[in-house]
This record gives sequence, C-alpha cells and structure tokens, in this order.
Amino acid sequence: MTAVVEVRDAHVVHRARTGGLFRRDRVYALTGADLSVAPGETVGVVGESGCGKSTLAKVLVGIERPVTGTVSFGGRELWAMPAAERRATVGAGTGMIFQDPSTALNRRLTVRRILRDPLDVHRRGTRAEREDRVRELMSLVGLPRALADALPGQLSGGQRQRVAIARALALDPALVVADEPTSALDVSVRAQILNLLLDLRERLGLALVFVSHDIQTVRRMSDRVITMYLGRIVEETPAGRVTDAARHPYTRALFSATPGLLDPVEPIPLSGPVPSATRPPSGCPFRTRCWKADAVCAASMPDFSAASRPGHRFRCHHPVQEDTPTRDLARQEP
Ligand SMILES: Nc1ncnc2c1ncn2[C@@H]1O[C@H](COP(=O)(O)OP(=O)(O)OP(=O)(O)O)[C@@H](O)[C@H]1O
Repeated sequence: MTAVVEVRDAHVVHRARTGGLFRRDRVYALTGADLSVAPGETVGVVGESGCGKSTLAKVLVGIERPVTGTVSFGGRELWAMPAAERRATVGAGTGMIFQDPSTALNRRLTVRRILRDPLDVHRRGTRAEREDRVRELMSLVGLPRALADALPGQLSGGQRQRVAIARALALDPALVVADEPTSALDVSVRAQILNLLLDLRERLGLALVFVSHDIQTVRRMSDRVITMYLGRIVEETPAGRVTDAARHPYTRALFSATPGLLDPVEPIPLSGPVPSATRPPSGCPFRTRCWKADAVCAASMPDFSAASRPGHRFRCHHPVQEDTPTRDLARQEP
C-alpha cells in the first residue's frame, strides 16, 4: 500500500536563536529521520521538549524543508515538484492543527471566512458549494451554526480549536498532523477535543500524526508510537504494549516517568540534563544519560534493529531484554 507520506533520512538544521549576528551555532533539530505513515493509521510522537517533534511534524506537512533527505506524498517527491504543484499537493493533501488556536487563527476573520479561505485558495466548487462546505465543516466538528459570524476572540478555547480542526479538514486531506492539539486548552475541554479527533479519524479514514508530551494520550490515540531523542527517532513501537515491550532504554525511562499508568512503576532516574542540540554527543545521543552506555555507544549510532514483533524497531547497542517488565528495570538497572 502506498504511504500517505514517507520521510527518508531527513535532516533539519537551524541557526541558533542566540549567539549574535556573526556567531550563530547550528541546531541539529532533526537528524536522519525515517518515517512512513499508511492511509488511516495514527502515529504518536513522544519525547522531551526540544527533541524535534514539531520539526518532524512540519517536515511531514511540507512547512519545513529538510536540508537533505526526501519527503514523498503518495509516492511522489515533494521538494522535486514545481512550487505551485507542491503547494497544491500539500494544501489539499494535508491539514495541520497547532498547539494554540489563539495564535493559529487570524483573529480579524470570522469563522465562516477562516473555513472558506482554503476552499477559495484551492478554488473548490462554486461560491454556494463553498458556503455549503463551511456549514458541513462546522457541523462535523460540533460548532453551532450561530457561530459562523463570530471572531476567534469571541469563542472559547475549545471552540477555537474546533475551528482550527475544521480548517485543517476543509480540503478533505488524507493526512492530519496535530502538534500538541490540547496542551493550550483547559483540562476540562481536552478530553472533548481528543474524542473529536478520534471520532473524525474513524469517520473520515484519516491518517493522523499526533505529537504530544502526554504519553498516556498518545498511547490511547495511536497505532504506533515514535520515540524521539535529540533530533533522532530512536524507537518505533506498536502502541498496545509500549510500556513493557519497548527495547530502547530511553523509551522505558520516558514511560516509567509517566503519571497515571495502569500499572505504575518507579521512574527510572536518568543522569544529567538533555545535551544541547547545538553540540549533540558523538555516537548515540542518549549515551550521556543512559545507564547501559559504554565505549561502543560513544563510537557509533547503531542502525535500526527489528524486534521480534512486526512494526517494532529500535536503535540501540544495548537494548533492554525483550519482555523485561519496566518495574524490574527501575529496581535493578540504574
Ligand atoms: N526556527 C528555529 N530556529 C532555531 N532553532 C529552532 C527553530 N525551531 C526549532 N529550533 C530548535 O530545534 C530543536 C527542536 O525543536 P522542536 O520545536 O522541533 O522540538 P519539540 O520536541 O517540538 O519541542 P517542544 O516539545 O518544546 O515543542 C530545539 O533545540 C529548538 O530550540
């Protein structure tokens, strides 16, 4: 089956925001990322702040161009397309939902205009058909029609995120990327927005990439979970058994520190802070904090190994033994 989107060996390097005009360090935001998303599947992306989750999300929807590597949509290389074709492919094929709907929506436009805008830009149907589509989108995300002429500032946070979701769906994309879609919302409306995304995914057969700090939510939403560390994808695990089936020590440590697990464990303590993305360590980037690291880990970053379960791969010289419960690691290893 052709992937909706496929990223191969993507590298993204930024100029550091600090350091003065003439001395700007490079930030290695994404290093050799490979990811393929199949039609209708949900891929969760987890990792600590600054590990490159948003950068990967932007690469997937063509907002960020990797310095090297490829991004293919339906088997066609995005950055080899002429600009107009690329815009049309990305605009119609993907939708992005950002963290904070207050800043993601143009506050001078009414809900109706916000939702009609992508239809106008991509010249979808007659004017009357576009108005019909706006009404349809509002009902799809549970917004009352009476809000069509409201401005974003007149809506609640949850309603604004519904508008952002409706806008992302306007052109019927095959892929929606949601980057921390609930973290700026009141706790009381988070569940409603997550349930809406789950419902839309089922009804529309969307492929969904879901980026979040909230590991429990990622587990609940996803078919597969991608763990990132310092710009690299270090593990890809089927979501169902991620807490005890993960083989990468970092995934285990991350999950062990998650509050509210059904089967709570002692968090695995990690030594030291996350290294800077301007000077990542040699070899495996996690080695400076890993209790299993040795000289081999400093010398090279291993390629992905396939675990015995389908859809499970990891990059580690000293993986956690298969089926070792995390509670045993927390007691023994560090
Ligand atoms: N435009 C930019 N200019 C300079 N550095 C950037 C830029 N965008 C991101 N970075 C840096 O790239 C790295 C990856 O950032 P990214 O936003 O992708 O991480 P993240 O995992 O999404 O973080 P968070 O969970 O805090 O949103 C970080 O070190 C960040 O500071």
